[in-house]
Amino acid sequence: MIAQATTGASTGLSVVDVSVAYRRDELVVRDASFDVPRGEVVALLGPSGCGKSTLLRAIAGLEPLSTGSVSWAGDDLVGVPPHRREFGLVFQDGQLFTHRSVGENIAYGLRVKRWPRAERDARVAELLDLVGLTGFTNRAVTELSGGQRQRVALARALAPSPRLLLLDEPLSALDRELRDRLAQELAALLRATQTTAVLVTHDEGEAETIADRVLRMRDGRVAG
Ligand SMILES: Nc1ncnc2c1ncn2[C@@H]1O[C@H](COP(=O)(O)OP(=O)(O)OP(=O)(O)O)[C@@H](O)[C@H]1O
Repeated sequence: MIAQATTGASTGLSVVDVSVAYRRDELVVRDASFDVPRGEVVALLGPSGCGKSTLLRAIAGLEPLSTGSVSWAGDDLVGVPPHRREFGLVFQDGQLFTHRSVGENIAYGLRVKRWPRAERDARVAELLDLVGLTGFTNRAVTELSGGQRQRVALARALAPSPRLLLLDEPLSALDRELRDRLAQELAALLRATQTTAVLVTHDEGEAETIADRVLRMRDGRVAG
């Protein structure tokens, strides 16, 4: 299927006929096509093993495409390494640097971009306020609860203002009650920051709470 290319200022992510294989002739993602206009939050919802994470990783540039293309604002991202895509990533377990403080974790992407110290500190404080962890700058990551860790992971991903946020089951490791609460918070935060995002989840309620639009995935295929 050929997806219609969109044009204009709202054009964000465009995934066209993407297939991904870990082994030759074994496609885990098959001909996936969808667009995410700027400011929209889309959920990829499907059962375990259907290929959601693989598709997200391919969008991030972490897995090579067997066929198809991933583009932003009409620019094909083939050959653009993950760290140059200006995409933010949040995984299930946050993947924070445990030997660094909360503030250092959040400032990481800003340091890479050589932001001056004062601006970095201000941005870290702003992000901590945004995720409800005001005053946590100097706390050790190892002392945080699971929910707090995921908030820090989110703050770290959002700090450099990524043009696209990729969320892979960001709440799955948390207990039900916290999960429901954070889903509501995340939905509000993504709206407030007008973030364009793709959320991978197997939880229907979470997808409905967080996303503007839900795309279902089964056996490597994305349905409407
Ligand atoms: N690095 C890898 N090498 C080989 N096969 C892999 C690799 N990663 C995933 N797979 C396989 O690809 C298929 C899709 O996995 P993927 O993680 O994308 O699914 P998923 O829908 O995200 O599932 P889950 O929610 O359980 O993570 C599975 O059959 C899985 O075993």
